[in-house]
Amino acid sequence: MTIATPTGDTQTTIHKGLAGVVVDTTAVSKVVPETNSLIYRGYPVQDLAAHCSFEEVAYLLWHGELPTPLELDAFLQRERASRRASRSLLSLLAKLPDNCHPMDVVRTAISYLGADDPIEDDPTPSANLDKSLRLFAVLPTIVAADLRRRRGLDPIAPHSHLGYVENFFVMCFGEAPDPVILKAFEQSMVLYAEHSFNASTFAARVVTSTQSDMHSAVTAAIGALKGSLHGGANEAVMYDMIDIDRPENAREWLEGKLSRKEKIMGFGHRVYKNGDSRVPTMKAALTKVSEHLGDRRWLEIYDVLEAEMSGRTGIKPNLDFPTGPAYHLMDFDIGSFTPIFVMSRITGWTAHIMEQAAANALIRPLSEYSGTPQRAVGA
Ligand SMILES: CC(=O)SCCNC(=O)CCNC(=O)[C@H](O)C(C)(C)COP(=O)(O)OP(=O)(O)OC[C@H]1O[C@@H](n2cnc3c(N)ncnc32)[C@H](O)[C@@H]1OP(=O)(O)O
Ligand SMILES: O=C([O-])CC(=O)C(=O)O
Repeated sequence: MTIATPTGDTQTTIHKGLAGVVVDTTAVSKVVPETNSLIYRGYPVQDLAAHCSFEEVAYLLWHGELPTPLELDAFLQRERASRRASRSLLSLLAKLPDNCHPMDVVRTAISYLGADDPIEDDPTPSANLDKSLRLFAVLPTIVAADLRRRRGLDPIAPHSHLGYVENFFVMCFGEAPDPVILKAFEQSMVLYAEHSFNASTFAARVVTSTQSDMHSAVTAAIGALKGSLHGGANEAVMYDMIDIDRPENAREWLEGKLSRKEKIMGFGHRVYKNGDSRVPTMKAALTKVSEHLGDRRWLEIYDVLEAEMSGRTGIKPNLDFPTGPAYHLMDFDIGSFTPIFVMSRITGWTAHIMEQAAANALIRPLSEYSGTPQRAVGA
């Protein structure tokens, strides 16, 4: 934006990080920081987390309406039939370095699936819907296979008679946990599914705006989500909690971090300045899991950090703060936390990719040049 100064000069206002800039409309979700609310296609996320399966929420994000029983049945059949990872994909993943980050594995897998997809270059809405469903269905198989590989175990093939969440646990650990754990995990998947123009979704929309393909857009989104200022924070939270070790150490740990002007992972948000709408639901889920397992250590560290951060800075936790310890208690490896976020956000990303493709304009902002003034070569 160019504005005139009182002397008549023009001055460009830079919106660093696009903070506060509205770049397009979306019908997928609405974040209202003032009322601390988040709706997906009109439904409050807390209601969806309480009453709906993750599969129903995926359907809602893509189709704009919750499924009828018949629609859900057909949807589940298609999802369950698309869970298998091909032998060639699994053998490619097995060749990746053991010490690479699990997000690198997921990113590589999606890129490979694009190369292997016969309708990759078909941009029609029905082709994009098919691709979305197949990515949604196969991602848990990829994440579980990588988790097991790092534990020296062979992959477990998906079970087509199990629901999405239960099947994921079985593919990771060989058995399903107690319903308390399943419900908490499912709620985290619903809460993570969609959040308007966050950085990874925006990355996906930028790629889509060039008329590139869905797998390229999702690959870019995974790269954006990996960073610790975005989805990578759920892993950073758990490393910090392990570093803190005991609730009685938390205050001093926090003081040290703040005095060194370091960021506290899992706190703060670009849009919510007075708390993240999703945190109360996920904190309740974390509490249930902690009580069910009889392990309140991480919850107690959580409470000290939350109270001290609020008192010292006024900054509140974001969704990554409760999910980190919840996933740790569920026995997932820390490196799998952000890939699990991918399993959920694939629904929101693909809904946005389809929305962008349906009413496209190339995303290409402007910049203000701050380099050396023009000069001649050899002058
Ligand atoms: C699912 C998600 O992606 S949620 C986000 C997950 N990311 C994290 O948890 C990482 C930690 N948090 C952060 O880095 C930030 O809060 C962000 C990147 C999420 C949002 O940042 P922005 O809106 O750009 O705010 P910004 O970073 O400018 O912070 C504003 C002020 O609050 C401070 N602040 C913000 N978050 C934190 C934090 N987590 N710890 C300490 N201070 C913080 C900043 O230092 C800054 O202070 P200053 O004005 O004195 O310089
Ligand atoms: O909205 C954001 O900037 C980050 C976030 O919470 C999310 O993507 O879930």
